[in-house]
Amino acid sequence: MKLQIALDLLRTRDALLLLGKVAPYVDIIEIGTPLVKAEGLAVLRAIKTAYPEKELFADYKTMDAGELEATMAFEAGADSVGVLALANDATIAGAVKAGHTYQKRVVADLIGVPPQNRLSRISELKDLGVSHVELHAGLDEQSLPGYSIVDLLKTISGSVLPFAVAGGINASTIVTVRDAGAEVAIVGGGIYGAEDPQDAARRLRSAIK
Ligand SMILES: O=C(CO)[C@H](O)[C@H](O)COP(=O)(O)O
Repeated sequence: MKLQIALDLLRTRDALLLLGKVAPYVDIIEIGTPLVKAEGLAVLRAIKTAYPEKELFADYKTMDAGELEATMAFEAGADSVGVLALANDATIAGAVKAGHTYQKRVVADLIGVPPQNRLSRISELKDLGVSHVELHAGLDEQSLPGYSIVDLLKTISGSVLPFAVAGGINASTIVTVRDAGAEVAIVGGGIYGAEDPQDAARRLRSAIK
């Protein structure tokens, strides 16, 4: 299983400072939605220039104009881009088309897809040419009483596509995520919010070695 850091920060400078401490422990660098909204395409260019050997994921959460937004991210250096699974099929198909054009990856983010609909939506996404999905409880959902990553993981069992998982993963839950069959564990707050982000990243990496 790969480890992806979600840079849900607001400044490129802070993202680069954090990466200076944690990059050796992660496989994929995610430009988080707040960061890309705050800094635009320049942050993709800056981080790809600094870490050309790392896969760069742009968390665009695209809901419309799939081909255009995916193209923008790919041209700025992203290796993969996120489109919302809730978007219209035409939006998904547009992002997939850009993925084929640039030979890069499109990940459909299942955030907001009701649990009972997830597996059927994944099948539809596969038919649309999507190769990877993200099982995702967002920051607001995680803050609700009773949120459990174990319950989240139950809803992906039987997926016909490889999946990443995001939803408040930390060093004590990452093994459960791996054992559920995830291809990628995405960690944001569990690293950037830790007292010692480098130590947190090191622990996450060693837990899944
Ligand atoms: O996309 C996101 C929120 O919409 C986050 O990047 C994702 O949830 C990972 O962060 P965390 O580990 O803090 O949940």
